[in-house]
Amino acid sequence: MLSVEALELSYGASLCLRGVDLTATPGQITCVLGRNGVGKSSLMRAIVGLERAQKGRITWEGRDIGSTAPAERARAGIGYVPQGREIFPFLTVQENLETALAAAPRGSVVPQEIFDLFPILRDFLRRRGGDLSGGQQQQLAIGRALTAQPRLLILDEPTEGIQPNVIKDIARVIAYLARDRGMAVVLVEQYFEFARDLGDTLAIMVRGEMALAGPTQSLDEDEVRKHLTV
Ligand SMILES: Nc1ncnc2c1ncn2[C@@H]1O[C@H](COP(=O)(O)OP(=O)(O)OP(=O)(O)O)[C@@H](O)[C@H]1O
Repeated sequence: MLSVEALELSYGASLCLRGVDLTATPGQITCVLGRNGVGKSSLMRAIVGLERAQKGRITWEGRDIGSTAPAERARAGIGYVPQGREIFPFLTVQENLETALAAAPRGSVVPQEIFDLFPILRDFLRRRGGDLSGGQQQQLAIGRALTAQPRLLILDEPTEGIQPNVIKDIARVIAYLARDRGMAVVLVEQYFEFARDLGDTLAIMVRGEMALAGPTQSLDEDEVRKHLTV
């Protein structure tokens, strides 16, 4: 289980996360929602170690990981699909996937299952990352994170700028990873409907704080939407 408690993060003098709590449980999808700039990506970056929180605790599988390096968190089973995908444009699909092997158990190869989940990656194995469409790059970014065989998968706005048919594929894969593979999933989303349909738990951020959180069915839809509309 992932547990984030009272996390505080500042950029210079500006306080971005103001005591944020979040949990993610194996087999469950936790969706983090909020308007632009409320601190969703900063929270994800703090969990994976790309930002250092000034206060609070991050524990994963019972271990305090708050001061460990990003590579160590990746080896501890935390996978990350960053906002904007961050595909290596001059590496092939195969090479992009292989970059994640450094975080995989010793002796691992790229799991074949990734190509069953995203057949397009098999077809385009030798194509350069930069030559893929946005939706294909997103599938590659998820495939790359899965190559490290994570037990927690963090996805930062995987549907941003993606066509509806690919969004459906991505939703199907995320649901499969949580329900059938028992992965803990944290999904950052802008779109309420996508989060509601997929999320077991919703956590809604407003200006660096968790305004509302709980099992999806227990939350009042109007109140959630109130925090998301500008
Ligand atoms: N590296 C940084 N240095 C300074 N300020 C930053 C940095 N990264 C983010 N911020 C600021 O912190 C706040 C939260 O940004 P963040 O990207 O975490 O929000 P977000 O909810 O993910 O937004 P979006 O939906 O637009 O991605 C914003 O005001 C942003 O400008």
